[in-house]
Amino acid sequence: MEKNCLAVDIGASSGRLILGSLKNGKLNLEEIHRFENCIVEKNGHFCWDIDGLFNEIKVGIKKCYRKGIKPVSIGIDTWAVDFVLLDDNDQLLTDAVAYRDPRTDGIMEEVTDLFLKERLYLETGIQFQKFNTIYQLYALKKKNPEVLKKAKTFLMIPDYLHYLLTGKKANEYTNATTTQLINAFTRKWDKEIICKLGLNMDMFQEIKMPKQTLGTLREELVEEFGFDMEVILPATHDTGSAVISVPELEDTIYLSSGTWSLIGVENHFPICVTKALDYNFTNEGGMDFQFRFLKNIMGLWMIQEVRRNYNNGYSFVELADLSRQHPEFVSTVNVDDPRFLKPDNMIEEIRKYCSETNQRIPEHPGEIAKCVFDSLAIGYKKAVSEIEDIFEKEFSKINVIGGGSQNELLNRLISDVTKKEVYAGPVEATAIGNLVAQFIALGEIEDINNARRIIKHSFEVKKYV
Ligand SMILES: Nc1ncnc2c1ncn2[C@@H]1O[C@H](COP(=O)(O)OP(=O)(O)OP(=O)(O)O)[C@@H](O)[C@H]1O
Ligand SMILES: C[C@H](O)[C@H](O)[C@@H](O)C(=O)CO
Ligand SMILES: [Mg+2]
Repeated sequence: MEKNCLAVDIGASSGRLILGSLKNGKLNLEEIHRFENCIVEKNGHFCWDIDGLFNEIKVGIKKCYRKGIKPVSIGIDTWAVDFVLLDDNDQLLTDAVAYRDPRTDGIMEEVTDLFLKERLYLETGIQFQKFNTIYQLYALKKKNPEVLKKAKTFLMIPDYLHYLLTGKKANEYTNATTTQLINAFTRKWDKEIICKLGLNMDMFQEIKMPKQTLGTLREELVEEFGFDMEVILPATHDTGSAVISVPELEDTIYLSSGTWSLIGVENHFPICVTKALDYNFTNEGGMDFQFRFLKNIMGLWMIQEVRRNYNNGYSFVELADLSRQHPEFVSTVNVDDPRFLKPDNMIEEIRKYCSETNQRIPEHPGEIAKCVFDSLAIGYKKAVSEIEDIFEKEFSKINVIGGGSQNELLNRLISDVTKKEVYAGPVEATAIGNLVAQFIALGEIEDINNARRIIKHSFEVKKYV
């Protein structure tokens, strides 16, 4: 009887529960449930609707049961850096505040006054993003010290959702590295940094690795669902799971394309040299002790916000088609300008930028879309040259994975501006990588190399030259 595993992949714009099964050497996917995700305003902050997300997970699990399918295991991955704190009765002390919340404005500068930037980078290897967990916690310590005093448990978003399923507490390694509080060499919580920041070391949980079993479902959930499952930890940082799905890593730069664009390479050790710091690359932890040497680029968040500004009147396909009607429009923006992290109105922010830089101001939706896609492609090209500078070698291929790999126009643009072969797919790379960790843990797949061969054999990857 073939085993079914259930991947829960929740990104910043959408979540999905995807059933995976192995048959005739192929990995078969069945989308069981998909739902929107977005930031909500709560108690004066931008937050995630964490209760709503857990409810969507339960809806998806119940859909399996109604289809007569009882997956043997489940694993959850989400975006990085965000967390909740529990008190000594295991009750929520905080909302699930989102990384785009302005509470960390100015905090990174305060922390890097405490620590030399170089030292923080040498020990953690993590890029300096103003929303890293380290800065969120320091902001909390400054503004709500009483909350931190009561905190007994620190759980990142997937850790908390796993806790709701099992009652078990742990911090999964790949996502924990995005806090900038894990030592890149010991792969443990960096006690010196944590204590120097005046944070409570005891609230951080045991670090567990992808493929480890956390436990089984709480009794009341077995009752509610009608069956039990093993909770097997994937790389709970979504990008950590996504890069597992890159079918061919040789000579390849991956581009995990979703709300963010994460562009980088897989590496066997952290690269913390000054040039990597200056380019602001990161060394996030990967499965099997690999490192994800990459950088964040603002990503399709920009076109998501443009679409929202047009009251969702255009699909992503329509926006790409409209941009083709304006080949003469060439204004571009620096996509990594912090002004685009959470503007009130993305369209107006792009128009203001073009005006301030004495460029033609986009009017038509197609001009706005073309400005976004051209600007992203330029950002990718810059990151590719930085990677090649650091590795002192040329890479011939870029593999775009994730939802953004469906954007044919952008795939072709990437190939045109970088002069690389572009491979697009798999689309559900994150869910696939999540399932791979579960299948390896269950002994259904031998190892990650074998998994990549199965992935290559199972999913279409389009080539753009
Ligand atoms: N049919 C399509 N054609 C072109 N682009 C698409 C299509 N479907 C999705 N996209 C792009 O993919 C993006 C969403 O990608 P994806 O589903 O991987 O993101 P996510 O998982 O919700 O978020 P995160 O990046 O946080 O994981 C959308 O913003 C959109 O730009
Ligand atoms: C906030 C993080 O940079 C973000 O989650 C990124 O790491 C990511 O994985 C987006 O899917
Ligand atoms: Mg995603």
